[in-house]
Amino acid sequence: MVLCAVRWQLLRSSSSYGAWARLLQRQSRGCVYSSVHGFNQEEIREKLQAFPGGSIDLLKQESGIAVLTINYPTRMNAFSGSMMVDLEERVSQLESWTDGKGLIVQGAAGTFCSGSDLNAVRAISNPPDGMKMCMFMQNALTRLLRLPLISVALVEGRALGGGAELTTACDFRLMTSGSVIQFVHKHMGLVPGWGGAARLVHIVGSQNALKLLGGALKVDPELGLQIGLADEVLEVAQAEEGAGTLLQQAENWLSHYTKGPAPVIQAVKKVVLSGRELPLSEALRTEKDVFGTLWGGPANLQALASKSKHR
Ligand SMILES: CCC(=O)SCCNC(=O)CCNC(=O)[C@H](O)C(C)(C)COP(=O)(O)OP(=O)(O)OC[C@H]1O[C@@H](n2cnc3c(N)ncnc32)[C@H](O)[C@@H]1OP(=O)(O)O
Repeated sequence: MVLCAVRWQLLRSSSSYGAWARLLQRQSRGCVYSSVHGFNQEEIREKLQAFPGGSIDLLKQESGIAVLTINYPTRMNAFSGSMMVDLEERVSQLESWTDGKGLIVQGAAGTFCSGSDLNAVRAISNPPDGMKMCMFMQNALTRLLRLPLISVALVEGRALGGGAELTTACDFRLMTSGSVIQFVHKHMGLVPGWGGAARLVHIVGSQNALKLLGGALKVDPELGLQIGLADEVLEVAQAEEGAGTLLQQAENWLSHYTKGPAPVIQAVKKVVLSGRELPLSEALRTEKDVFGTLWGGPANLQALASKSKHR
């Protein structure tokens, strides 16, 4: 965090703002808040740890696809305080996974996530603590979205409140038949605070985002496909008929986009991410830099030697 603050000071005092902005983007591991924003990572970690329960489990596979499981079935996979800290730690582990290419985020026991744990929410319902939790989760979910991995949320059962926000921190969403994504915040006297509103606008546009948040609409797979919140629907019945578990089906779906060497797949994510987040000139310079990491590299030379045709 101190490092983040130093970089921020340098950024502000530097005449070459763009270069520093890019450096910040690359080196700050995607954090949105640091000490200059009044954010004290250690203080909030300690506070969150006082609300234990459940876990966030990470399985890194040989295929280069990792599975992140939100695991608190007795509370419909609600996020306890310690699970928020867990999430941040798992994201750190994924940031340093050099062989990684893809990520599936799922809930345990047939449902995705019912948002923040209401028991913890009641205990920290004062505004200063709410702000700290909000900044902590925005940092963690922004870093999740900025991982150089192609990510997909596998939504079974319900994704409510913060759970709906979590789905938007993935590149894609696969909804299973019967599943629902619902931004229930309005019913809780809230708006999203984990970055879910900003990301939702990018995914479905401001008109649809306004409808989903203003109406706390239940998004079923059909509506999800229609507005672009869902990228594919997986049929639970097909899984039961032997087409592979839903997780296997999600891995098959994702593998269409993760086939190939890790550096190339990671570069694909990086150039799309910079196109999504940076002004055009910055995005173009980042694209050049990423391109430079692949040009003349092993995958590039192998493809040239094999004289591949793309019929
Ligand atoms: C960032 C902002 C937020 O995320 S605010 C939180 C938004 N989420 C919510 O308000 C979800 C409230 N929960 C519900 O609507 C229902 O429990 C849902 C998820 C629809 C499940 O209903 P149903 O299938 O009937 O099961 P149930 O209600 O008996 O729940 C089983 C046990 O799980 C618990 N649970 C569920 N959600 C949470 C939650 N968010 N925080 C804490 N606990 C939760 C229920 O209380 C219930 O526990 P218990 O068996 O009564 O001990």
